[in-house]
Amino acid sequence: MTDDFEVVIGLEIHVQLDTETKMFCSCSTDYDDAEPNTHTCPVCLGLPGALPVVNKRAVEYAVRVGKALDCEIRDETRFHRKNYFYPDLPKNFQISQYDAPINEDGSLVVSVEDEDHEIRIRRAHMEEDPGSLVHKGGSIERSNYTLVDYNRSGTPLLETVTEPDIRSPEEARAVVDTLREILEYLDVFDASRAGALRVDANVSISQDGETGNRTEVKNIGSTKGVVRALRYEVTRQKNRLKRGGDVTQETRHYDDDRGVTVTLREKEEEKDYRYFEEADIPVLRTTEFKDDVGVPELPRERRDRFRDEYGVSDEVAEKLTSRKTVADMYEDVSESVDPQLAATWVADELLRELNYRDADVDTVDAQEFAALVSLVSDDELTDANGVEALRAALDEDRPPVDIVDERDLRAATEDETVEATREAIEENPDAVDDYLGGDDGAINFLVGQVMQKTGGSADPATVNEVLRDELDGRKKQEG
Ligand SMILES: Nc1ncnc2c1ncn2[C@@H]1O[C@H](COP(=O)(O)OP(=O)(O)OP(=O)(O)O)[C@@H](O)[C@H]1O
Ligand SMILES: [Mg+2]
Ligand SMILES: [Mg+2]
Repeated sequence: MTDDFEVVIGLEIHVQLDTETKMFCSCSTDYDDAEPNTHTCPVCLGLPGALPVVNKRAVEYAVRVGKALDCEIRDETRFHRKNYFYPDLPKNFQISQYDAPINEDGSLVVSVEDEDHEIRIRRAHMEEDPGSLVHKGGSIERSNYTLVDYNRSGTPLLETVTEPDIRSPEEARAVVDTLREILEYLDVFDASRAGALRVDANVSISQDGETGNRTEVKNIGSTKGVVRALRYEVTRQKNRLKRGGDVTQETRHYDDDRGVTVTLREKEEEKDYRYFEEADIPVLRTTEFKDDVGVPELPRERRDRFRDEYGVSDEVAEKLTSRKTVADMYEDVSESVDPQLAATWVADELLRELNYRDADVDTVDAQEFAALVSLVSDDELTDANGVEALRAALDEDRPPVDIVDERDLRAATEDETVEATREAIEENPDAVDDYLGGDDGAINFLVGQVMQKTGGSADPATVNEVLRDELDGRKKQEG
């Protein structure tokens, strides 16, 4: 036995498609603040005799994703019943896709530590979300009883399945993040919605080229969870193998609180699901509309364009484009100010302040923010006062330029600066003497005085210059 382990990971990433109605009925998907079991009908409750009707918008969204992932989009796609018994599934089967999924054979390029890796996409198929189980008294392991809410039941899901091409937990995170960015650009997914993205992470260790058994960690709700669960699972499996043991093929549960995975059940096999064709839904032909489904500029393309068009660095371009809303904001701002300055203000100042407040870029009006950056660009506002105005604007939810006016933050004019400088000289004869006597450091004290007089609105470098001019003039007069 050697220590020559290779980590093999494949992901199944389920996302809710952001449609107004459910996958097979017209119940609203806007149930987040609703009472349990109020967004239901005979179809999504799975009552006998109820007939599903496919949501056209969901299919269009699925095609959009398929195109963005370079998949082949089937001309004819079919739905199947995937049978299993669980209380979140009132019909005892989930309508899913089996041997004729809408999207197949695609790819996704992710970058990990500045290196591009291509991950093959096996398929991205449509299905319906089950209801949600509410484990009373905490987690699935500890609660005494469970309630079920069918509001979620029937929400459109797209399951993207990668080939086992992923080699580390960090790369798995990059895959999930990259896919999420793309989905946001495609406008098919609401990332802010709790539980809208769930990952099943499959992992095995091959040793000396021999494939090991895989475990599947189900239902991980966040990218952070994906990394933690996989790191735990990789270590657990390696330790077993090192001790000469075996990894059991099984389904595991990720406990987010404890950061561990625990056995849930033996991995079901395909035959356990007794897949059979959903006879209530006819074969779906995509030929008539699939060519009309357009794909907008995607994060990678936009990043490359930002680099070429605006001359920003790779790193900044990445920061600006990872979220569509941020990229849009940047382009709005750089219409009126220098793109480099706009990049600094969006990628550094704005994102930092938003991050600090746990706020979303959506809450910022691009025109109002651009007006602030314009003032800085025209030297009418110092950087520091610009940041002060931005902070107050975010805290008080007001236009930043209003704050600038209210607090009188505008940069001092040349005349104001000269006047404040003369005052400072009059009021501080000792410092003046020190400077004239050769103590150059005394100038810093005087600069500080002028800054105080102008309420921080003068530019320190200009003040320094004006002070030297004035004082050197006196030196000559005296001398
Ligand atoms: N040896 C392996 N190690 C790690 N991952 C693997 C390995 N073999 C396959 N996988 C991954 O397992 C996943 C299989 O997903 P798929 O949905 O096809 O089947 P399933 O997990 O059996 O079914 P279900 O949808 O019920 O979970 C893919 O992401 C694939 O890349
Ligand atoms: Mg699957
Ligand atoms: Mg699976």
